[in-house]
Amino acid sequence: MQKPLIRVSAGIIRNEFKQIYLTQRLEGQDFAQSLEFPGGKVGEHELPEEALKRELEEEVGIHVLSAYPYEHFSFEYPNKIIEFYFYLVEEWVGEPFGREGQEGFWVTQSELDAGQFPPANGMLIQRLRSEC
Ligand SMILES: Nc1nc2c([nH]c(=O)n2[C@H]2C[C@H](O)[C@@H](COP(=O)(O)OP(=O)(O)OP(=O)(O)O)O2)c(=O)[nH]1
Ligand SMILES: [Mg+2]
Repeated sequence: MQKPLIRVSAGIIRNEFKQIYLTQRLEGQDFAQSLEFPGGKVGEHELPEEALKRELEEEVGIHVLSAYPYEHFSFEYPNKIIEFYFYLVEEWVGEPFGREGQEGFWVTQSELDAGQFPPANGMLIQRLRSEC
């Protein structure tokens, strides 16, 4: 059987202190306990940027004012292929929090640790660390 292809949009929410807001995936989700950039699946009739804005409202309660495409790549997991759209978000309204009960915290960009994220995030974390 062919692996399903899903599209995922996620936000690199960065404040003026070069800290990035991360959340921890919940028990029962795939990659439970991993850190993640908040985001989720792009709906069938949705643009990636629309999905980003919707997901950040739903998951961390912020209203995104502007978002810039940062990385776009596909990653093959054993059971699915994910096409990722990562956006840099530096302008928003509200204070992010784990709106679905998940933990959330600010981490300094240079201290991001790829080992705490799902495997797909490796290259992205490397790039973020190198750009500090
Ligand atoms: N949001 C997010 N997902 C990631 C990252 N890295 C990574 O491998 N993923 C994977 C985990 C999931 O398999 C998929 C994201 O889907 P999701 O479970 O967040 O989807 P969703 O928010 O729409 O949730 P649901 O309604 O389907 O439960 O992408 C990341 O940095 N952020
Ligand atoms: Mg999600």
